[in-house]
Amino acid sequence: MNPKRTLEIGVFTGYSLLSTALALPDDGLVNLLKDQGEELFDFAFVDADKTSYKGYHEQIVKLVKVGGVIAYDNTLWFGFVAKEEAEVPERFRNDRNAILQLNKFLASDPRVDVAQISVGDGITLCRRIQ
Ligand SMILES: C[S@@+](CC[C@H](N)C(=O)[O-])C[C@H]1O[C@@H](n2cnc3c(N)ncnc32)[C@H](O)[C@@H]1O
Repeated sequence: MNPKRTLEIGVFTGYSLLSTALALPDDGLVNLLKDQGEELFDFAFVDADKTSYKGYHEQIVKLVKVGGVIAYDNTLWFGFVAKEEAEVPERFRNDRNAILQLNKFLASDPRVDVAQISVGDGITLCRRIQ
């Protein structure tokens, strides 16, 4: 996909940001979320507050160009998305429920093709198709 313009939400140590930056050409850019006007991104990585992912999706899907990719981290949420809510420790429930809703929503979002990558804590790749 030869990305040049990328976006990250949830920077923290910058580890994932650096991984993205190292994959870019010399004239590539990694942006933090701010007013970007009409500019569109090739790639966005989201690793922030899980309860906001669905809200981020609504905004980011408009900021990523058709053919661009949005990656959501932690979409298996320690495997708790595959368990009944009662089996999930209380402190993980809010985020587990938010991720579960996000995953269901993305699976039926006609604007994106979705691939769930079962590495680490799960990464969902969404390629914008419209
Ligand atoms: C799991 S860490 C991200 C780790 C990062 N990808 C890395 O490689 O170091 C989550 C980050 O999301 C940030 N965060 C939490 N809520 C946020 C919000 N509402 N908006 C933006 N960032 C948020 C936290 O401050 C934290 O830096």
